[in-house]
Amino acid sequence: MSGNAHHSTPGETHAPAGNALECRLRKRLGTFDLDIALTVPASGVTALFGESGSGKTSLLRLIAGLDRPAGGYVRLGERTLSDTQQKIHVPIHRRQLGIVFQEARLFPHYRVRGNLTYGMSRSGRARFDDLVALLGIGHLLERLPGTLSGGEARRVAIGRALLTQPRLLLLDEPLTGLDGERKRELLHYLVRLTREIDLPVLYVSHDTAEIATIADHLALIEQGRLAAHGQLDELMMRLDLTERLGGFDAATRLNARVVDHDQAYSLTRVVLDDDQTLRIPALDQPPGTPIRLRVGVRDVALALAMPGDTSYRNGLMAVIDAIEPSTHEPSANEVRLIVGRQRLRARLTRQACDEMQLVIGKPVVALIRSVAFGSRF
Ligand SMILES: Nc1ncnc2c1ncn2[C@@H]1O[C@H](COP(=O)(O)OP(=O)(O)OP(=O)(O)O)[C@@H](O)[C@H]1O
Repeated sequence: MSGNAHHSTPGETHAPAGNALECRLRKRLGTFDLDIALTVPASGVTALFGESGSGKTSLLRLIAGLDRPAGGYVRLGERTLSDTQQKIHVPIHRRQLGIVFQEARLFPHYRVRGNLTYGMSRSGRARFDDLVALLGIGHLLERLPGTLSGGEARRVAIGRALLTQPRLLLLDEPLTGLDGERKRELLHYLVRLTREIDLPVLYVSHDTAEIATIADHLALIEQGRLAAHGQLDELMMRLDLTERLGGFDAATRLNARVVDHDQAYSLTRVVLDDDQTLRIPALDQPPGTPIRLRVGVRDVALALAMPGDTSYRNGLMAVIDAIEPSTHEPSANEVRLIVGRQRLRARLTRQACDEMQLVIGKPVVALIRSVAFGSRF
């Protein structure tokens, strides 16, 4: 999974599928040494994840063309944007990228409408109304940027970037600096948006919960290198990545579909691909809507049979797939479970594992409290 390097000889014709981005980039910044080969698939959200100072912004700047690499190339679909051997360096404004930095950088003297239409492509004009609705900024069109909240300004900046009809959207920590409620709100818009637009998105973040909500793929960066790369669901299952992907708050994801709503108790029933159902706090999506549920490893308990009287609303039939001592908590084991065609993780005390005689292949019931489903989009 790691590395994923595509070494090419100069002059080799190379055409990644659709608008997939392929890059291999080297750059020295002071004492920091960046050397990364990365593929961003042509669809879905790829999270660029790593701790502060790991090189995420530096990599983004090289892809955007804001900085020049010491060596390497950047290709978007069939187009070469940078290639040090061929001496190609397409300037940022000709790369067909939509870029949104942490600060929104709107034109202060233009109203929101003017900010959105600046640089708007012909095809962008046809999408204007839809995009404004999707981002929930219709009521802001006549306002000046100085009067917008941080979250509103970012939604406008994202709209502006998308109206230029880019081939790749780069978002650099779009939620940074927003308070809890604004963060949730913008994340909600971003999830909706990234499901609607047919465009690869490279999403820089150092927040695992945010990534679990929005990303399909993950590139894990450590000290200027690519430490792991692949489908996020797969990487979240890897016990060896627990420390890097959440540690104490590590989680896994379940894909489900809305079945119906119980108005009286404010609960929504969802179904997994193997027809098992879960009850979660009420959602406003209609029946049939696909959703992803983030389940914390500490929010899953195991039983050998479904207990009779329990406050747990959810019991999933599961089979144990792996058990390993937790590198995070000396008293705990990390347990991986198979649930239908999906997988789920639990963190249990070693003592409980021994007393229940948990071994690979043993059928168990995974108990999840309904209120544990905090993030569900
Ligand atoms: N122009 C520069 N000169 C010297 N060092 C630099 C320069 N730009 C970046 N660095 C160093 O390179 C490393 C990577 O920085 P970068 O901003 O890419 O990290 P990051 O992963 O985006 O971090 P954060 O999450 O804090 O934004 C850091 O150690 C930083 O100090």
